Amino acid sequence: MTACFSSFLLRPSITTTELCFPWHPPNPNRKIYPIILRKDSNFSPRIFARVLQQGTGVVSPDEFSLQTPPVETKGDEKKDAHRVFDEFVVADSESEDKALSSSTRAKKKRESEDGFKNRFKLRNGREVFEERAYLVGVERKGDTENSFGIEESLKELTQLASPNPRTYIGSGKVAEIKSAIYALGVETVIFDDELSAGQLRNLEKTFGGDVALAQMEYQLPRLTKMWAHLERQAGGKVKGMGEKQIEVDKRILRTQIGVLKKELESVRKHRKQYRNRRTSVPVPVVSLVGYTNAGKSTLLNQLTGAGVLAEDKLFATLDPTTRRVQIKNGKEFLLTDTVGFIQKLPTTLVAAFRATLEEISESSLLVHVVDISHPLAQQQIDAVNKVLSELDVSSIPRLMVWNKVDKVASPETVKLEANKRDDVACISALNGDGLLDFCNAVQEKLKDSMVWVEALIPFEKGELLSTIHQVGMVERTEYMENGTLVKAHVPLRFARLLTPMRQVCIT
Ligand SMILES: Nc1nc2c(ncn2[C@@H]2O[C@H](COP(=O)(O)OP(=O)(O)OP(=O)(O)O)[C@@H](O)[C@H]2O)c(=O)[nH]1
Ligand SMILES: [Mg+2]
Repeated sequence: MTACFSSFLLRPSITTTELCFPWHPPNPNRKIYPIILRKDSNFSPRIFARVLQQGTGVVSPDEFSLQTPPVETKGDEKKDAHRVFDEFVVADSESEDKALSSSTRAKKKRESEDGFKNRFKLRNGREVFEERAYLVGVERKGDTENSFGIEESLKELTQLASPNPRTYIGSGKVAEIKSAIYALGVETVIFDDELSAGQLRNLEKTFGGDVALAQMEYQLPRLTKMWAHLERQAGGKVKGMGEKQIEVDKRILRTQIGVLKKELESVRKHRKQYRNRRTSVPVPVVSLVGYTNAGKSTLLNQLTGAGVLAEDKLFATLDPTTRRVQIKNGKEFLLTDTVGFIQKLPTTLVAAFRATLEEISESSLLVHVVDISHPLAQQQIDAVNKVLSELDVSSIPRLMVWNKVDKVASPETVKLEANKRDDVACISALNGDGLLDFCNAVQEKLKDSMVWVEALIPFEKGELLSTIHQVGMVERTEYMENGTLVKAHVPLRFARLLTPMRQVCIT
């Protein structure tokens, strides 16, 4: 259940189609109009795009005289537009089209219909339709805090949206978006950030009755989806029908939002139950936190499946994201996975995201997993720290883990650097490198969160003594007349359990 939520929230390895409920398959008979793009050695970075009645024409300025005012994009900043148009097949011109024999045309039609069918793919046992998505980076004016940059943000968004090969990347201008929608047969436009009311109005104004805009709070973080009913031509005759469709979209959306909110609530309740059950077991809880894709889940799986450490099946069934980790020296702790952090989290999802992190405030140690091979590792660390500073967790000790050391150019240098620092362990969750050192570091750190107790344990409570050995750090034991006197560091929760015996000892 939780895994399902986190995968919905932040790691959709599925196409946007699966996530969007009111889905409209594009009309397979719709003619995709050609882009005419002159590619020659003098090709300038300026391109002109204009929306023709039948579609979009993109021309180099010296080749065509335009009858309608062109939409102009200029200079280096618009190289992305180039990329979009370059990627598209430079199609045949209309005259060539006319020259085609009717049998060739029929063949082409069959091929296009086959192409449509081919876009239905089987993923994880579900049939999904591959949509053509166009990703747009939104840059906030004067946003100096966000050091990720548009390029990186779009790269990340590409991973999030899907491994969909029909993804095109562009940046910003409404005119370009419109051109791309027509030229590439785009069905979905995904923005990497929330849009302001002004931006939404602007889009609506430009697209008019052609596009149903819906800013969906249930959608993926950072994704705002826009439906393009491209089967209807600009200013087409079927406007009334389109409006009806928009109403239907909105109704379905509202229902889906309701369903998802209920599901979220149920996830929270379940997690609370797990938590209550866990607190009855006096084992320290270690939470893995970190940026999405840092390797948290891989680390959890590796630790419980590597043979070095054993997974407790009981706990695996209790809570799919928490495992009991036992180290060779007999010590153990509970390791819990959390949802990955991400930049540009939409305001509507911040509360839901925080709710999933509620339980980390009850852990004895936070392990911050970092993908050290990532070029923006520092920015990701900062993003995670920023969210952590907003949660009530400042008093919980932390350990940083530099993961994916197998992926860096010079693993030895990185390991040396990690050694120089306190509180940093260097590992490869994938191949198991450094895991034992990591567990020892966890043990050391856990000691910081433990309290010192001296307790006299009656002989008939022998199981308590073995638990102290398991979860705490025992310094000394002495056999007394009426029990065992033990001096140890133990987790706070466990110290509370020992309170009556501590009093005996003190008095
Ligand atoms: N080369 C390499 N790849 C790794 C390592 N650890 C994880 N990966 C890969 O990184 C990707 C992300 O790993 P996950 O464990 O899913 O990352 P996560 O932090 O749980 O991500 P979220 O659940 O989105 O927050 C996967 O493809 C892993 O195989 C590592 O040590 N080395
Ligand atoms: Mg994960």
